[in-house]
Amino acid sequence: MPMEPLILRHGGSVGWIEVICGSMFSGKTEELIRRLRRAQIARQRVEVFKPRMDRRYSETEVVSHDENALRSTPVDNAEQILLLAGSADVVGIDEAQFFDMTLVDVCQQLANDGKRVIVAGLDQDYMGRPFEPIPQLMAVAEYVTKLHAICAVCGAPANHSQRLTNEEGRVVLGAADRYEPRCRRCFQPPRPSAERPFRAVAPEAAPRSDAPQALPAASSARPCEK
Ligand SMILES: Nc1ncnc2c1ncn2[C@@H]1O[C@H](COP(=O)(O)OP(=O)(O)O)[C@@H](O)[C@H]1O
Ligand SMILES: Cc1cn([C@H]2C[C@H](O)[C@@H](COP(=O)(O)O)O2)c(=O)[nH]c1=O
Ligand SMILES: [Zn+2]
Repeated sequence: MPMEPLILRHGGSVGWIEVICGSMFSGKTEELIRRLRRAQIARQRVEVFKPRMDRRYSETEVVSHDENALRSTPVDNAEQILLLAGSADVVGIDEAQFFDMTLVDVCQQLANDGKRVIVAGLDQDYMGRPFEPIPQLMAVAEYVTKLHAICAVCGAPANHSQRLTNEEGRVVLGAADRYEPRCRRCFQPPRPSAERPFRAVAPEAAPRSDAPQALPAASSARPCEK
């Protein structure tokens, strides 16, 4: 079971930031829901937010891949969280990678205001690049929990999200239809389009070479599309 900060009760004046990160299917949403439910049991006022664009499973709930769900408020941008957090003791934010860097200041303001802020999101994109604003939030957070899924190819702890389609934008919503978790050895970062074709690998057909996968050439890396 992942470590949870020992201080569970909101002290009235001192707030803090907790980040829950990892690859897709690593259990970020489950862990977020678990912490928020415990805060509700402790009769703390809990508000949960997610980006409105994430409509995969529900518009008004955060939902895990295992169909665990908690009511949430969809917002269009990070500033709205500040406006809507009101007198909450605990603020939960899911799919934080879909907010821009403003989220860092918003979380800082909420924590400075005495709130416990729990943020869940992807720390890397489908290319294996740090996925802002999670790395910046990790730097300013009091507590960081990094979770791992099970590699869909070999069963090792998975740190990466392998995109199984040829879509190239940084933001492409999806679940098992488009992504699977992979470990460092099985992850194949897609090459820039000029060097394609990229092979979307079905789990049973994935190569099992012992050689590390080649990284894309630095000179051909695309700028951040977000
Ligand atoms: N390869 C996998 N590794 C781990 N969990 C998986 C995998 N495939 C499906 N799951 C399911 O996904 C659940 C985690 O879902 P979720 O909390 O939504 O993850 P995340 O928010 O990190 O994407 C697990 O409890 C498990 O039931
Ligand atoms: C790697 C990666 C993922 N996404 C999308 C796919 C899903 O809609 C979410 C992640 O959801 P989860 O709760 O962590 O499973 O993000 C993306 O848009 N771009 C990416 O590079
Ligand atoms: Zn693997």
